[in-house]
Amino acid sequence: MGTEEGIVQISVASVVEEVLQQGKGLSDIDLASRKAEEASLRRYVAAGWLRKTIGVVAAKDLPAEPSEEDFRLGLRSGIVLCNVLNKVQPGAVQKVVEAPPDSVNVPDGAALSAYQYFENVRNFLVVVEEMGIPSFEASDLEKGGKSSRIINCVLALKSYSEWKHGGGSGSWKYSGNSKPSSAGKQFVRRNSEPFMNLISRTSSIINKSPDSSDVGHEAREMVNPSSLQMLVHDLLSDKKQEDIPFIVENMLSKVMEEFEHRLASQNEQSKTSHKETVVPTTDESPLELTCEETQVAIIKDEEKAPDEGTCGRVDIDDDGASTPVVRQLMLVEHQHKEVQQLKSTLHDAKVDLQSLQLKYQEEVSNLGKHLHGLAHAASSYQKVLEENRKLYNQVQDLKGNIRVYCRVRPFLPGQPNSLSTVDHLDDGNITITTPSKYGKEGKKSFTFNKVFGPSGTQEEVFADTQPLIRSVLDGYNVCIFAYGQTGSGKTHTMTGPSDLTKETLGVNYRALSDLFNISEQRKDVISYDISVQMVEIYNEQVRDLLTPDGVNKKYPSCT
Ligand SMILES: Nc1ncnc2c1ncn2[C@@H]1O[C@H](COP(=O)(O)OP(=O)(O)OP(=O)(O)O)[C@@H](O)[C@H]1O
Repeated sequence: MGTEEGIVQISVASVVEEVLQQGKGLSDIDLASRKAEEASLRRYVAAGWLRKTIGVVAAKDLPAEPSEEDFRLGLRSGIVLCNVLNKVQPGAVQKVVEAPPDSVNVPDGAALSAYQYFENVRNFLVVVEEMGIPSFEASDLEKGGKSSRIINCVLALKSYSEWKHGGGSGSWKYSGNSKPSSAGKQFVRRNSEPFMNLISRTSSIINKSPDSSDVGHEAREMVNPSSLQMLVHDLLSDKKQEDIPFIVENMLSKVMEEFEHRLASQNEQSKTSHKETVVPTTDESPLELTCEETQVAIIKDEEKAPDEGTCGRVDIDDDGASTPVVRQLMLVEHQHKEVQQLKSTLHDAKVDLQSLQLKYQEEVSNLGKHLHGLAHAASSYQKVLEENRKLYNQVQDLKGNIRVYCRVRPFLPGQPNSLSTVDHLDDGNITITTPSKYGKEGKKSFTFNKVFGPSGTQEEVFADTQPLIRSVLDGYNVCIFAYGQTGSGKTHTMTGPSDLTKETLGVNYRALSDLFNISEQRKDVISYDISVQMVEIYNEQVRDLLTPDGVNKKYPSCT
């Protein structure tokens, strides 16, 4: 490569020559591994097609990706081959000697089978030869190292089968690898002809170029076509026929690699020189100069260094039309613009994102403040609630831990009103008259926390006991019991009459309903377990009124 700036000095011929020179030292190991890889692939394709054609059960002896030995052993009996052939060409092999079932023990089976299997292989080979399909020797199946011919035959049969499935139009011609030939040298000459012709054509083009053209002149200086031919000849002449495609493929890929590499580095150089030439005059980015400016810059570079080597270079046309360099620079310029646009879009997106982030942070911060306020309020509320409870229970204490209420039952239907002993009653006092006694002796007054007259309702009675009952939920023990003679109205007050309505519900129902309501209201804060027990104390005996067996269960007497 020359060092002249702004000029592409890549000569295809020179690259080919260099690669050919390197190719002389093409590693035998590379070649061998490539060959082995290729052979394996062909073998897998062949095995895959055989298995697909007769089914994996019938081809059980042949793995999907067999080794060379597996492949040979799988086909050795000729059963797979004959069955496949009969699929492709029905009736081609009249009688296929099948393997005995695994369970059958054939006496002297090995020798007998070998003979019978040979029949299969022979029949197969006769038919494929008749069909014009590349064949192999029966002995190839007996010894290792010959599988390529077998594979070739199978792939040719595959090709024939596909041709037949496709309608069989025209005449079938197998284009795969042909049978190996010992005439390696001849093959080399034949197969290398197109390549040599290509080189010859290249050299003739170079020779016919205008004498003043840099390309022709300098390419001639750099590469002698006959030396290129010699190189190719030297490289290929001692190679085996089957190696030629790998070598040529290898060389071509290396030529491509080398060419791309040189093009890239040349491009880099062009960019550098371009920057150095144009930048100082404006504030613009050096890559943003126009196509005309680019051409001028390159021409200037040429003038600066007229004596430097220009072998094989591609230069600007006389009429200023786009040459590869200019096209590349325009491409670079275009890409640069796109990159700038992308950068600008990215920048905008970043700005948007940042503003969104700020907004989001602000909202989160506000939300945090609100939450803090709410938490503070909740905590204050809890404190106030706690304070309220304390005060509430203190009030209950002040009102008295033990409260006694008096309720006067009304006359029952049919009872005469004139027989009432209640002389007077007010909020907390009741005066009783004893008809048999006179004067002061005949009247007695009693004081209670509250006295309910005959017209007092169930609701009024409960209203006074409710605050005490609520204290239960704050951890206080509360006991309510009714006391009085038979028929005075204890059951009526605590439970209600037999025909219960919402208005006649007694203290028990109302108390439980109230406890459940409060428990539900406080469920987010506290969980209450509520259970009910109902006992009766009668004649010094405690009885469980909720016993499930229906019989009043006596509690054991306390000692
Ligand atoms: N305040 C009231 N208003 C209307 N009827 C009532 C009132 N109190 C009691 N009664 C009625 O009086 C009758 C006797 O009441 P209750 O059965 O409640 O008495 P008790 O004290 O429970 O009797 P015992 O001790 O024998 O069980 C019932 O028919 C009941 O409905």
